[in-house]
Amino acid sequence: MTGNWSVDEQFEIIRALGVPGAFDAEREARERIAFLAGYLRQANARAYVLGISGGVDSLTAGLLAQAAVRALREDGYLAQFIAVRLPYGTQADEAAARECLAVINPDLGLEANVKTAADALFTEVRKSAGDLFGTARDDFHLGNVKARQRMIYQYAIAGAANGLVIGTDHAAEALMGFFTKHGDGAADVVPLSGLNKRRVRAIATYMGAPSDLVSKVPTADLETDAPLKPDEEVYGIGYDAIDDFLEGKTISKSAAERILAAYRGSGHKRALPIGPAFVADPAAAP
Ligand SMILES: Nc1ncnc2c1ncn2[C@@H]1O[C@H](COP(=O)(O)OP(=O)(O)OC[C@H]2O[C@@H]([n+]3cccc(C(=O)O)c3)[C@H](O)[C@@H]2O)[C@@H](O)[C@H]1O
Ligand SMILES: Nc1ncnc2c1ncn2[C@@H]1O[C@H](COP(=O)(O)OP(=O)(O)OP(=O)(O)O)[C@@H](O)[C@H]1O
Ligand SMILES: [Mg+2]
Repeated sequence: MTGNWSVDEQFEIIRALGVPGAFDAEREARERIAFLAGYLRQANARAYVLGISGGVDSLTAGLLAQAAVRALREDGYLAQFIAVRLPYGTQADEAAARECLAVINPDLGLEANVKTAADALFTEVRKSAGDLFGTARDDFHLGNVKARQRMIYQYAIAGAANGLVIGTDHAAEALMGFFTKHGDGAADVVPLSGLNKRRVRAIATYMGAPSDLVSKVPTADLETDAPLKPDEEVYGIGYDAIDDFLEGKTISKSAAERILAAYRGSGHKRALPIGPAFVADPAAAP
């Protein structure tokens, strides 16, 4: 026991997030491509839909999805990968997003700007609930609206194309609860689940992604007032510590405490909506 956490809790979290002990990029890529191909076919769906931001998570998921639909087509099953660009106004790292698209080379590329819808909704929210807003956190709340507008767009496309929405959540973000509930956290399949950040990067490298995109500084990029704010600045610790934690390594007490506080406070984001406990009444059985 160190401070208010134990190694047992660390390993319980590693198990809960499905992080395997051993890692081999080639095997992980192959199995995750096979998973995506198999799931699309058994769902009788015809497309995967994914937002491409310029970050390494969507780059990696996009490379896996494009490989999966290519394999399905070679097997005679009609399927496509639809990559979507969803900037809010002008995106500071637009060039990286373009580079990702060029690397993935998706079957279909779509683009829509979420600024009009996000701003319109947020203006109405503020107008109707003004007393609750007008704080320094307004920009933060608008950030979650942006993430949810991206979700709405992707589900509209999936509905029209008989497709499934890909989410890019992985173990490092799941651990920190670092996603918008029902925003980027909403998806049908999560092909990066169980991976920490350095393993996501290793798969991207294995899949042939250039090093500038693989090592790009991770950013949620949701705050208008702080474009490209690094995730690590928000966490107050680095992905290296988070990744080490998920690999069962010993990390500093202060980093472990930050991680555990984030994990313990975000359980609701990793679970289905909760209701009152249902207790079966044997007398009511037919
Ligand atoms: N105990 C509880 N049980 C059930 N539900 C609970 C709850 N506590 C809050 N909630 C609900 O959850 C809501 C808060 O969750 P949420 O709306 O997600 O909001 P929140 O967790 O406050 O903010 C999202 C965070 O994720 C980051 N993010 C978002 C999107 C993408 C990325 C990225 O890496 O790209 C990062 C973003 O920068 C921000 O720090 C509350 O408003 C409430 O509705
Ligand atoms: N501007 C955007 N255009 C399209 N999709 C986006 C955009 N911003 C975020 N997304 C979607 O939301 C997901 C979550 O963002 P997140 O920042 O966690 O991942 P990333 O940008 O792919 O990688 P990184 O975490 O390294 O920045 C992205 O993977 C992508 O699918
Ligand atoms: Mg990002």
